[in-house]
Amino acid sequence: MAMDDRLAELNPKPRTCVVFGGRGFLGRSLVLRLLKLGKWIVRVADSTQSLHLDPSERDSLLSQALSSGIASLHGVDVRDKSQIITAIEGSSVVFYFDGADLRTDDFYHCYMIVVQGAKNVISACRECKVRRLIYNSSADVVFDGSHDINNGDESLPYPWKFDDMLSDFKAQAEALVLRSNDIDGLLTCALRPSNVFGHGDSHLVPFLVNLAKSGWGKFIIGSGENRSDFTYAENVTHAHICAEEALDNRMVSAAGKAFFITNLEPANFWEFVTLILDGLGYQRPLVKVPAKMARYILLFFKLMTEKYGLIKHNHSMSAHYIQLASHTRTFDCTAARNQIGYSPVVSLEEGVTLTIGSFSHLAKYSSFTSYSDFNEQSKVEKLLGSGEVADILLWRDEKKSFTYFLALSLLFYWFFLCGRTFASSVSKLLLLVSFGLYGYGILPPKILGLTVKSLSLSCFEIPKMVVKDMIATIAYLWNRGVGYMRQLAQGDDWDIFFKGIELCRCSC
Ligand SMILES: NC(=O)c1ccc[n+]([C@@H]2O[C@H](COP(=O)([O-])OP(=O)(O)OC[C@H]3O[C@@H](n4cnc5c(N)ncnc54)[C@H](O)[C@@H]3O)[C@@H](O)[C@H]2O)c1
Repeated sequence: MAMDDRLAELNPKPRTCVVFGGRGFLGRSLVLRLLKLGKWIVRVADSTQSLHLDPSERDSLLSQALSSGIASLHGVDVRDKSQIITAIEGSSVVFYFDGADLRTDDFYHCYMIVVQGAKNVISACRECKVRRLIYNSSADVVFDGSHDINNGDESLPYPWKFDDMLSDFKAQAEALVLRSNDIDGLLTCALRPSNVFGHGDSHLVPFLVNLAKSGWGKFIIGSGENRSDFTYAENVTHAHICAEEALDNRMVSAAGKAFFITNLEPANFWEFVTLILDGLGYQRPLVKVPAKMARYILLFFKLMTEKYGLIKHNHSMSAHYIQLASHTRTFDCTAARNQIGYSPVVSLEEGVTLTIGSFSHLAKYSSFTSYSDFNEQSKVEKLLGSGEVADILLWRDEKKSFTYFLALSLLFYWFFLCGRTFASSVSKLLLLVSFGLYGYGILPPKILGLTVKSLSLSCFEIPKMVVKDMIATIAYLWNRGVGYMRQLAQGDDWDIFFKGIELCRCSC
């Protein structure tokens, strides 16, 4: 045992810790927990613009601690090592919540904050002889975005390829923190919470509410059967304190390791979303959309945003949501239980109730409706009934819906996004169809044992009467149009003239 730790045991005066990201969602919760314990002098380190206290915090525990000197605020940018050193000098413990913004697609910004920030914090801790560093990682570091995780434990390797930039950076930062364990007297460990929610949540709950407000919240992505682990924020911060105590007690088994942290109550992902949305008075998700389809729709929006800037949306966050929402991701917390003594202090049900209560300002109605039947029919389903069109629009027949959607997207791309004139698009499409038919026509009756169905010539025949009717209709419409134009040009009919002006105004 180190000398200063032995002295600390003899003289249990408060020890000093630093909470990086201490003004963020999880950081705030940890700061309050540490202050409640009464054993800590807490330095709250965060980017300068996040340091001010909210009006609601005027008489809070933090504000009292600040006035009595038990807590202090430090403006720190983790990209600048000298600022970190100033904040951590003389402290024994560092809790590190990094501040990557899920709402940005900026690769360099994220890298600098997550990976470079972790490097700077580690290096500063070693220089300042900090004893323990606990990093808030994420369960996302073992998720590749395409494979389910069923009761996964810490033996899961990092995926060789990530679908999500932020998870990739978090995995790199976590690995750096774990690798720096036991160098220059620094003990480290990382906690991997899964789907955190709670009071002050700046990610999951606001995202779900925005989704519901935009109308996209009606959709269940995938089968709707996938299960997930959720973690109430206070359980995450409780786990940080457990981890610090474990490292302090020289539980060598905890040092240099990562631990999954959950509420230990895996739940159906969509039932959880329903509980939150229902609790806040929004429509629960009911219409199922295949996950692939959702990804294509998102890709389409991305294309539109990049090309025309028409639709404003956060691509990374939505893509990440689709992955989380369509896969099973449950984790085994036995290691956290056995090695750092973690067990949840707030149950899932209680956490959901507290969260809904704390987000009353985002609720649709002042009085909340309660969660009832998950499988209730939506208004759209009742309206569209059970015909073929309804089957396609509501994704009841996935193959058919997918084919129609693909065909419509291709046509949209062909006519509007390719940059050609309309006439050129039509002629090229006709040319393509002719080539296609010609190619089909010269195929042999059997290819690799598969019979090729031949199209009979009658498929291309149009009855004489239909052609006659079509030509007559076109001629009639043409003549009527010309008649109107003539009247307009001669100023004979003022009614038509004003209607024409109104039409031009609307189309402008
Ligand atoms: N919230 C979740 O659902 C969740 C789940 C698992 C893991 N995590 C991880 O936990 C960490 C913290 O999450 P959170 O929800 O509290 O995030 P948050 O965005 O609420 O808080 C991050 C804090 O970091 C600060 N910050 C940003 N840039 C900084 C910089 N350059 N220097 C110093 N401080 C800076 C911000 O001001 C903010 O106060 C994140 O890394 C996140 O990946 C979060």
